[in-house]
Amino acid sequence: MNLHLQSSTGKLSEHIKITGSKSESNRALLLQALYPSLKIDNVSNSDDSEVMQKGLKIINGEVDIHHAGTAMRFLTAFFATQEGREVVLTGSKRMKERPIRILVDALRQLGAEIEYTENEGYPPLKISGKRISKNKVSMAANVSSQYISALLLVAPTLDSGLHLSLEGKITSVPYMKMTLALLDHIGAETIFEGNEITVKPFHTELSRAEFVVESDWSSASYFYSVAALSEVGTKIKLSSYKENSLQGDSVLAEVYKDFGVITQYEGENIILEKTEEIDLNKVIEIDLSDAPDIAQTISVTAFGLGIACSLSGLHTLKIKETDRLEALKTELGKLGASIEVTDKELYLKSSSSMNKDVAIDTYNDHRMAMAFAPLALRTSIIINDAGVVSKSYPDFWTDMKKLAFKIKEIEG
Ligand SMILES: O=C(O)C1=C[C@@H](OP(=O)(O)O)[C@@H](O)[C@H](O)C1
Ligand SMILES: C=C(OP(=O)(O)O)C(=O)O
Repeated sequence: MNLHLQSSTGKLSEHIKITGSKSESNRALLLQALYPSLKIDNVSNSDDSEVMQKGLKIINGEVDIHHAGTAMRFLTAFFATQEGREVVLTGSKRMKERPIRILVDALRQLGAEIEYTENEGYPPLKISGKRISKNKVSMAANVSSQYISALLLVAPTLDSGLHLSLEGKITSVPYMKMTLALLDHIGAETIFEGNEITVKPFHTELSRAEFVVESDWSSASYFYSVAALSEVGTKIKLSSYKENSLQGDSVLAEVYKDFGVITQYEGENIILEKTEEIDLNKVIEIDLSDAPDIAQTISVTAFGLGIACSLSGLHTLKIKETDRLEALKTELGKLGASIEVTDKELYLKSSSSMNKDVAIDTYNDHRMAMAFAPLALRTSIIINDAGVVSKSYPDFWTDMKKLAFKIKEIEG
């Protein structure tokens, strides 16, 4: 499905209820499989959470997690530590290019039985679940925090818990802290000091048996972008959010002040308001190593406003749903941007024009589709293969229509 997008003259003001965080959901779902008394509210309706739910139920056979990175990494640790279960864990063509050796090596150090069925270091994996009694492991922390979270999530169920030594600078830290916070929520004891994490064995009743998933902050980013590209005075209300979020992408509230958007917290809602025009000579400079998923949104917002940006800490972007640095360079380039990327940075020059009716390719990456959509406020644009949004936010196009975007399906 390819979509042609234009802005209409309608009022933007709307209340949008965004589905639960896929990161919180996939952690809570895994914990629920380990501790069945856990009740979860506001689970994400994303494809990634759906494949996670289905995968957790499989006892023996093939588990296909499609494009879901968290499901791939979390289920690897789950099945490896489930005595008696034997599965082949596989995914999409892209998933077979996303590295997993660091996690597999760590699990093998603990005594797990995992084999590569195609290419060494990459999915698919043949996993024969084992009871694990070793508890010391060291692992590189600078490639993906999902490997760390995967080990931490199963750690309280292991015979002797886990002592994990992290090597190198930890990347995507808030995601790791989210995992520790969820363990803490159910009552499992964890200690995080320096580069060492200890998780104590936890085989008793949960201290809190209900977890309410906050709505997804990464999904909120597209509405921050819509607000930033709109007229002063525009307001958008989103729910359900809280000021003390477990999600690192809640840093958006700070980041978008630079784009003239302020955030007010009102009960369970956040209200985004464009309060001022921004200085077009400004350069947005941010290190996104703690919030990699908002890199696409921020660079497209900056381009839409015509201002320069310099983003660093992007070393994880090359192994996500697509090589996001190359994808941004190609697609912003088609619109007329002057952009350069390295393997961990992105530099965008200020500009004063943008090409019209450009068809944006999305590379099986939900965030490419959603990050470029708000540009329709500045020029008419086509989003190819727009259905990719369902990976994290199936209702995205319906919600964009509520915001008075004119969206029509076109032949592709
Ligand atoms: O643990 C998680 O839920 C996630 C961690 C991050 O990945 P990396 O740690 O690989 O950067 C993030 O990009 C991804 O969307 C979700
Ligand atoms: C990187 C992402 O997801 P995952 O790694 O879980 O596929 C994402 O949602 O932006």
